[in-house]
Amino acid sequence: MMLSQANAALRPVSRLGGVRFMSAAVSDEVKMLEKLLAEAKERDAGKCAEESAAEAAEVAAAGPKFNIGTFNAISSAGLNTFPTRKYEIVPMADKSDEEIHAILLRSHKLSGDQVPDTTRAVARCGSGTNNIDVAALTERGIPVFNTPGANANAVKELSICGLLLASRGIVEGINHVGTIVKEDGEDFAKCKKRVESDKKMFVGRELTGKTLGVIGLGHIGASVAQTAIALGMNVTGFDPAISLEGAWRLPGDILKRASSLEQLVRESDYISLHVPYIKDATHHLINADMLKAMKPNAAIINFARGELVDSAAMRQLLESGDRTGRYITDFVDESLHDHPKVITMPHLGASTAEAEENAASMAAMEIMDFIETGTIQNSVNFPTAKLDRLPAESRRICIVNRNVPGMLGLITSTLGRANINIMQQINVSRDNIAYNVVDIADSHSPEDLAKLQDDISKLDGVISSRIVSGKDGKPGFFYVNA
Ligand SMILES: NC(=O)C1=CN([C@@H]2O[C@H](COP(=O)(O)OP(=O)(O)OC[C@H]3O[C@@H](n4cnc5c(N)ncnc54)[C@H](O)[C@@H]3O)[C@@H](O)[C@H]2O)C=CC1
Ligand SMILES: O=C(O)C(=O)COP(=O)(O)O
Repeated sequence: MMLSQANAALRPVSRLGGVRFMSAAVSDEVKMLEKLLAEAKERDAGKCAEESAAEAAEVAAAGPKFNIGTFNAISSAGLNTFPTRKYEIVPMADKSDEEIHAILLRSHKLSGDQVPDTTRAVARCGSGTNNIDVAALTERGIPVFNTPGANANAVKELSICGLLLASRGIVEGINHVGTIVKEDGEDFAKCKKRVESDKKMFVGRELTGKTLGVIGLGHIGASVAQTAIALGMNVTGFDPAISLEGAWRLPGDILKRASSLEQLVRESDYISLHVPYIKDATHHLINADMLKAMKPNAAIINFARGELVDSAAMRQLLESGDRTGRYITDFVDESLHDHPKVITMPHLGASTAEAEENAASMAAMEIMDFIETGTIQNSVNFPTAKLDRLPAESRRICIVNRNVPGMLGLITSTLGRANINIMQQINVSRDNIAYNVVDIADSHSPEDLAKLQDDISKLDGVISSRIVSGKDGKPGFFYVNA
C-alpha cells in the first residue's frame, strides 16, 4: 500500500477527533493503521532512494557540469534558465577554483585577465559591451554576446521621462516644495499659498509639435522615435550604419532622415542619444562644435553612455549664459552633476524587473546554445553561425581560426588524413576571425578524437577548438584553447 493509501485508511480515525476515550475495537483499529502507515513510509523511503539514484544516474550521464561565472546581480529568471543537472552558477566574486566555461555579466568592467583560460564565451545581459575588453577576448577566440532589444522598452520609457524632465520644471518644482515645507512647515496654510504662487517659476513647454532628433536608430532609438511620434513630435533620425532589420523597424513614412549629424543637431529641440560607445568611433560624438550648432533652448537626453558627450565643452556652453536647454542623463559626470541645468540620475535605463529578466534569459539561451550546439547568435565580435541540428550518430567540432586564406583546406585535409568523413559543415567569418562547425560520424574512439583535436590545434592559424556533443546531443569533450 502506498503512503497515500495509508493516509486514506486513516481518515475514519481522524473523524473520531472529538472522542476522548476510545473503545478497545477502535484502539485495535488505530494500532493496525499505525502499522500500515509505518510500512508504507518504509516503502516510500525505498522509492525515494530509487528516485534519487535514477536522478544521480541522469546527472552522471549528462557528464561534467558547465560552470557559468557571474558578475553583477543577474536576474534569477535568467539563472534559472540553466538546467541544474548540466550547469552550475558560480558568482565570480567568490573567487572559486572552479573551471569557468562561460561568463554572464552586466556593467561590470571585464578585463581580459579576469577571463580564465577555460572560458569559451562571455554574455552581456544588456546592450552596450564597452565595459568588456572585446578585442582581448577576440584575440583569444572567445565570442562576446549581447542581448539587443531585451531592455529597449525600459530605456525607451526612461528616455521619454527624460524628455519630460527637460521640458517641465519637475525636478526643480519637487525640490522647491521640499524647501518651502522645510521653511514654512509649521504653518502649512502659508506653505500651500507660497507653493501655489511660486509655480510661475517652473513654467515649461510641451513636447507636441517640437522636433526630436534621434541619434542611433537601433532597438532603443527606433522605439523612442515611435513613441515620440505618438506624442505628436516631429522626429528626425540619424544612423549611417543602420542594419536592414533595423530599417524595417522604423516608422519610415513619418520619420525624417537627417543627412548629417550636424543637420540633426541644428534643427532639433530635443536630441536623444542611442548609439553604442566605441572609443575610436563615437567618443565625444557631441563635441564643442555640435554643442555650438544646437538651438539655445535645445535639450540633450543621454541614456546611452556618458562618454558620448564632451562634458567639459557642455559645462562651458551651459555657463555661457544664453542657454536654457537642459542635459538629462543616467551617467554621473564629475564636471556636470552639480550644474543647475543638468539632471543626473543613477544608471537606471535598464533597471526594471522586466528588462533584467528579458536580458538575463536571452543571454542564458545564447550561452547554452553556443555551449551545446556551437550556434552563434547576437555576438558583437564573432560571425553569426547556425548549423542544422546534429545528425544522429555524429560529433560536432567547432574551430575558431584566423581569417586568412587556406585555413579551410588545412582543416579539411587534417580530417581527411585521419580518414574522417565530413557529414555537414559551415565556415563563416567576421573581420579577423573565422569560425567552422564540422559534423563527423560518431564512429571514432575518444582517443582518435583527442588526437584529431590535437592535430587541428597545431595548425598554424587555429585559435581554439572544441568537440561540443556526442550522438545523444550531450556535451562531450571540452578541450582548452590551443
Ligand atoms: N542607460 C542604460 O541603462 C542603457 C544604455 N544603453 C545604451 O544604448 C545603446 C544603444 O542600444 P540599442 O539600441 O539596444 O543598440 P542597437 O545596436 O540596437 O542600436 C544602436 C544603433 O546605433 C547606430 N550607430 C552606431 N554608430 C552610430 C553613429 N556614429 N551615429 C549614428 N548612429 C550610430 C547603429 O547603426 C545602430 O543602429 C547601447 O550601446 C548602450 O550604450 C542600452 C541599454 C541600457
Ligand atoms: O544594456 C546596457 O547597455 C546597459 O547600460 C544596462 O546596464 P545594466 O545592465 O543595467 O548595468
